[in-house]
Amino acid sequence: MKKITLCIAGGGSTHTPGIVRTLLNNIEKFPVKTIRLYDIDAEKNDDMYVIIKYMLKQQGLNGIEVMKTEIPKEAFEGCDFIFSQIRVGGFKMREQDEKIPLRHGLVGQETCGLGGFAYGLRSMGGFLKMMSYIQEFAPEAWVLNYTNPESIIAESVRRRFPNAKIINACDMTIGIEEVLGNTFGYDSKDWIPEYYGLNHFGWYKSIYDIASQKDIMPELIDKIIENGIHWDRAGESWKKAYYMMGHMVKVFPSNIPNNYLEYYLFPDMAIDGEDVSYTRANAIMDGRVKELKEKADMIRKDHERTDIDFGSGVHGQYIVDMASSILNNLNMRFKVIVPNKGAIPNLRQDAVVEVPAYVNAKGAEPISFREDIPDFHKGLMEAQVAAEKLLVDAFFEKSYQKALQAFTLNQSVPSARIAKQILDEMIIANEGYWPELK
Ligand SMILES: NC(=O)c1ccc[n+]([C@@H]2O[C@H](COP(=O)([O-])OP(=O)(O)OC[C@H]3O[C@@H](n4cnc5c(N)ncnc54)[C@H](O)[C@@H]3O)[C@@H](O)[C@H]2O)c1
Ligand SMILES: O=P(O)(O)OC[C@H]1O[C@H](O[C@H]2[C@H](O)[C@@H](O)[C@@H](O)O[C@@H]2CO)[C@H](O)[C@@H](O)[C@@H]1O
Ligand SMILES: [Mn+2]
Repeated sequence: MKKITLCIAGGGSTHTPGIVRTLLNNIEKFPVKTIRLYDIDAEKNDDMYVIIKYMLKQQGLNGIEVMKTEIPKEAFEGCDFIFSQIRVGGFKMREQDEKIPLRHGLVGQETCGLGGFAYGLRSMGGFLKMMSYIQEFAPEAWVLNYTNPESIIAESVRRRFPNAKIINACDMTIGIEEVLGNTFGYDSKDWIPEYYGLNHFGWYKSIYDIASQKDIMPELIDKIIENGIHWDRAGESWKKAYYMMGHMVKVFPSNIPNNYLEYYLFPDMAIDGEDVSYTRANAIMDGRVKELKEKADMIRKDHERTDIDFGSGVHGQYIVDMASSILNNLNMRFKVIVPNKGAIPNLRQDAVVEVPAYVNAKGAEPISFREDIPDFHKGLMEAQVAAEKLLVDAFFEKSYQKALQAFTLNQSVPSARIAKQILDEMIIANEGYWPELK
C-alpha cells in the first residue's frame, strides 16, 4: 500500500495530538510516512513539533518523518492528504465573537449566532488563501477540512474553488451518538443514522440499530423525555449543551436534534447564566491551550521522560477513518457538509447541507432522502441558509448592506437595530481580518 505524505494545516491546533495518536494507532490502514505541520504561528508549530516527535519516540515509530514549516510550498507540495483545522484570529478573536453579542443580550458562541457569522467573515479570508496555495502546490491532494464555521467555509469554497478535492466534516454528530449510546446503553458504532441539516443546525430522521435490527430513535426519544440527557464527563459547557438537547426533545419530540439548535430555538435559555466576562474561549485558553504549552516545555526540559500522555478520541478517529475510506476505496458512511443538489428534495439545490454520504476513492457520494423534510425544519433551514449565503455574498462583494441583511436574518437575532449595533462593533473588533465593508 502507498506510503502517505500528510500535511496538518493548523499544525499547532489543540486537536493535533489526538489526530496523530489516532494516525499512529491506525498505521496499517493509513500508512503515513511523513507528517508535515503547517501553521502561521511558528511558536505553536514548534510546540507541536516537539510533542509529535515525543509521541513517535514513545510509540517506537521513529521511522515516520515529521517536519514543520510556515511556508505553503514546503507544506503542501507532494502531499497526498491535507487535514485542515485552522482558527483564523485564534482564541482572542473567538473571545470577541462570544462577548460582543452577549453584551447585547444575544447568543455569543463560536460557530452559532452572530459570533459564528463574525468567525465566518474572518475564516473565509484565511481559508481561501490557504486553498489557493493548495490548488497551486497540491491540486491532487485530498483536503479533509474541520475548519469552522463549516457551512460558511464550505459555501465560500463551493463558489471560489468548485472543483477542489475537499470534504468538509463535523464531529458533533458522532460526539452526540457516543453520548446517547453511553447514556442509554447502546453501542453507537452499531448505528446507521439518517441525519439532515446545515452544519450545527440539523436533526436525526432515524437511527437504525444493527443489533436490534430496527430504528431505535422512537425509543431513544421516549428515554430522553423520561430521563433527560445528563453528561458531565466533558466539563460544564457540554453538560449544559446536553441538558438543553434533552430539553429540546421534550418540547419537540418528533426528532432528536443537534445540540447546537439550542442557540436558535431557545436563545434566552442558552445565554442564561453565561458570564460575559469569562466565556468558553477564556476557559479553553486557561485549559487545553495552556496545558499543551506546558507539556511541550516539559518535553523540552527532559527528552527522556515517557510519562506524558496524549489521548485520541472521536475527533481524530472520524478524520482518519474518512482518509482511510478514500485511500482504500472502502465506501464507509460519514456525515459530510456538501452542496445539496437534491439530497434534501424540498430545500434549495444550492444550499450547503450536512447529510450522510458514502466516501470512496472518488470522494463523498451524498445519500438522497428522496422525501421532503418537515416544514418546521425546512422553514428554519431556509431562513438560516439564506442568512449564510448573504454573509458569503458580503465577503466576496465587500458589501455592508449584505452583511447587515445576513446579521438581521440570522435565526438568533430578534431585531435589525441590535443586528446593526453588533455588526458595527464587530467591524472595529475584526479590523485586519474582515474585508473592508462598504
Ligand atoms: N468541524 C468540527 O466539528 C470541528 C471540531 C473541532 C474543532 N474544529 C475547528 O478546528 C479549528 C481548530 O480548532 P482548535 O481548537 O484546535 O484551535 P487552535 O487555535 O488550537 O488551533 C488552530 C491553529 O490554526 C493556526 N492558524 C490560524 N490561522 C491560520 C492560517 N491562516 N494558516 C495556517 N494556520 C493557521 C493557529 O496558529 C493555530 O495553531 C477551529 O476552526 C475549530 O472551530 C472543528
Ligand atoms: O468549545 P470547544 O472548542 O471545546 O469545542 C467546539 C467544537 O465542539 C464540537 O467538537 C467537539 C466534539 O463534539 C466533541 O465530541 C469532542 O470531540 O470535542 C470536539 C472539539 O471540542 C463541534 O463539532 C466543533 O465544530 C466545535 O468547534
Ligand atoms: Mn462541528
